[in-house]
Amino acid sequence: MFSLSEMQSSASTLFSAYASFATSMMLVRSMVNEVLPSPVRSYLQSAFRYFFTPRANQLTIVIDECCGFNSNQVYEAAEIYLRTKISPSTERFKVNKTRRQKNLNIAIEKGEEVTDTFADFHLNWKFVSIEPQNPGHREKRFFELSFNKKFKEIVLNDYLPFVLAKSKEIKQNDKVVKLYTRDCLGDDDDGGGIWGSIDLEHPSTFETLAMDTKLKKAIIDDLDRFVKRRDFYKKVGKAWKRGYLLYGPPGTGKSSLIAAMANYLKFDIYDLELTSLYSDSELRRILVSTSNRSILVIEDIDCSVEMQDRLLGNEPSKPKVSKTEVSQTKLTLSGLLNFMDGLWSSCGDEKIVVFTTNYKDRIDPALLRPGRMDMHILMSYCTTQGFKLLASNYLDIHGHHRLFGEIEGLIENVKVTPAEVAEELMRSENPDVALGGVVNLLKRKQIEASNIKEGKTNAPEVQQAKRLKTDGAKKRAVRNCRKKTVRSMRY
Ligand SMILES: Nc1ncnc2c1ncn2[C@@H]1O[C@H](COP(=O)(O)OP(=O)(O)OP(=O)(O)O)[C@@H](O)[C@H]1O
Ligand SMILES: [Mg+2]
Repeated sequence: MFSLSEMQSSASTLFSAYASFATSMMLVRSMVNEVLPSPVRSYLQSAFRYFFTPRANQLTIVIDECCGFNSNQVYEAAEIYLRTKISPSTERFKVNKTRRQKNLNIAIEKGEEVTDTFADFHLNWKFVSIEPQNPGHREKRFFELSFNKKFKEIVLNDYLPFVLAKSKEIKQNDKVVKLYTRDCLGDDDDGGGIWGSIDLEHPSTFETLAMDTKLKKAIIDDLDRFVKRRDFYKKVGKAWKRGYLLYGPPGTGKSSLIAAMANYLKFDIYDLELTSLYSDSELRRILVSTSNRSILVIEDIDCSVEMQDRLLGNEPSKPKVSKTEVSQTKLTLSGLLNFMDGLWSSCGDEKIVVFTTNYKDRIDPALLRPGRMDMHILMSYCTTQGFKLLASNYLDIHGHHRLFGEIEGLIENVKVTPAEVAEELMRSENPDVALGGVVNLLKRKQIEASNIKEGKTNAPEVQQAKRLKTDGAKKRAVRNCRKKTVRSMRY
């Protein structure tokens, strides 16, 4: 044990030793300053600092919110990824949700830290936000990612790319599919002005679609292949887009298939009414304004692509217009074809185009040329398989029902659409009543078919069939009427 006086004397000895050390260091520094030229001096200083500064084994990466005027992708990815890392030890976090969002958004709060593990080592994320020094400036926000130095390469080459990929996946899962149309201007503004949008609330999925199982699988495989093949399209020098032609009678599920595709891929739908366009340049402007990872839909193409003939004055009451005039000022078939596989087709990535028609034979052969529509899909009448799927969806019948045998016997010989079957199945929650309705429908259809065969033109069923045949013309009339109403509302 030291006495108080001994401690005081040691302290004073230490102090005088430090003072003489500091004085001699000052002397040395002033000598060095006088003798050594400045570049040599600064080199020596930095070497001194390098060797004598104690090095921590932690490394910190700073991930700023912006790089110049652009947003920083890594920052955005981290923000999304870290939502999934909030643990019971986190003391504060933020929650928000806009009216249009389905799920709650969670984000870490200023100053909070989150730990993560990757390949058996720990990483620490910290969210930092610095209040602006001057009014009018934005707060500076960034993430600090700290980890042991020896993992630097793994973090840069594997961990951060993993965070980017994971955030893309999370974003994709949370995405609300939108339906863009030019008829209505939606109440949000992300459509770029030309398009109005609403959330696509069509519940159709591949599970609920009654169609040939093999065809369904072929479509799903085709979509999967398409989205995976960015590099392939680049390699073969093709625009990264895919075209589908859906054809078949009304009520067989063409529009439902489009919704199922959009819900499956989480691609937005752009519903384009060709007959509302006046020129090729308008078409180009509209097509350029569609976003990547989207489905452009042109329904009832047989009712739309008569435009060239129409404009050329083939209709009796219309004045004749020269071909050159048409191509300069009007929407033409060649304008559409140009979009399909001309230079305009390479605008944007991962775009799907879907045409639908009730009458494939009425479509201009130029549109069906190989390479324009990659897949021609026939949506046809309801089969036994399709009926069973509808029965399980609408009535929760997953096994057998006493009326199934009768329905199966009838359905394979009758042309009934899934929409008609669905309508009957909706009539009652009682399976006996609903399925009884389906039996009656099929019997009526059977009589109708035999009346048509026997040429009984006055039979009500034949009149009904005739009415259905004029469906295309009706659709066109309805569409034109709708357009006129929309236009008169706009101007
Ligand atoms: N294949 C199907 N599977 C399940 N439901 C279907 C199917 N086809 C039709 N439906 C039902 O019928 C309704 C109408 O179908 P949808 O609009 O998809 O037919 P469509 O082929 O596009 O007809 P249109 O040629 O008149 O445009 C759908 O909302 C759905 O309830
Ligand atoms: Mg349809």
